Amino acid sequence: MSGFDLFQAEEAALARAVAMHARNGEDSAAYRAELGELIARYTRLMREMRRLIRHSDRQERELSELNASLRRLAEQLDHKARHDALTGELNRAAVIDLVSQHLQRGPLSLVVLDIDHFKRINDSYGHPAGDAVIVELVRRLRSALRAEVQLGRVGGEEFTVVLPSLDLDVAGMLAERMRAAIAAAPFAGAGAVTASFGVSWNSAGSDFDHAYARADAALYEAKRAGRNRVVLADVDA
Ligand SMILES: Nc1nc2c(ncn2[C@@H]2O[C@H](COP(=O)(O)OP(=O)(O)OP(=O)(O)O)[C@@H](O)[C@H]2O)c(=O)[nH]1
Repeated sequence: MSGFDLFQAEEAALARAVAMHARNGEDSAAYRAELGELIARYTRLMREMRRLIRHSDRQERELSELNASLRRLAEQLDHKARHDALTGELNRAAVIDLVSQHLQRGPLSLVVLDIDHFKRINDSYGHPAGDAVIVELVRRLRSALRAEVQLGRVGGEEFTVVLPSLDLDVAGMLAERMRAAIAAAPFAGAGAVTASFGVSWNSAGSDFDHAYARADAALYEAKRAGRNRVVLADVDA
């Protein structure tokens, strides 16, 4: 390091005071002058030290505020990456993760549902009205489910409900309750809306694709049989 000494002036004042103190018989005016210089130097030193400490406190505060907002931003990004912007529910990638994790631990029922003739709704009332139907449909699904049940939008007008450890018949009853909640009353701005449901029960160790394909095949059956109904997939061997 180069030789700049932050306390050069104070060192000099201190050295003079020490020398003055060592000399006998010095007059009091000279003592006072050296003492005055020492007081001035140390006053300045303390002022500088306080300023530096305040500055570093402020920097520390700013740094921790910056850290907190970075953390918040990371959480928001993570939330965005895992949720559907229109409904606020899980998106497809998040559903796949969730189902895969649950299936490693135990059995799971999976409900897949799809709005019936949604293209007609869009064609008749317009895309924004179609979007409003999706939002209202999710509200009705939620009204039929306990708050902690996880639900995702896996396609434009296709949703899944993830029911870990639930038996097929109970999952089927829940699907029926959701179906009824949708069909119960017309949707504002779009009239009657129905949805078809497929439900699969999957043993621990199976994977998302398998669980989804079986529920989707049951959903296809529900569509073929006339829509607005729930079909259960055969229990996996
Ligand atoms: N408004 C809106 N429409 C969407 C969105 N995503 C997909 N769609 C529309 O959903 C419609 C799906 O149509 P289809 O796959 O033919 O199915 P469907 O008309 O619902 O008929 P079925 O499923 O056989 O009962 C298409 O018209 C898509 O444009 C969305 O986010 N908003």
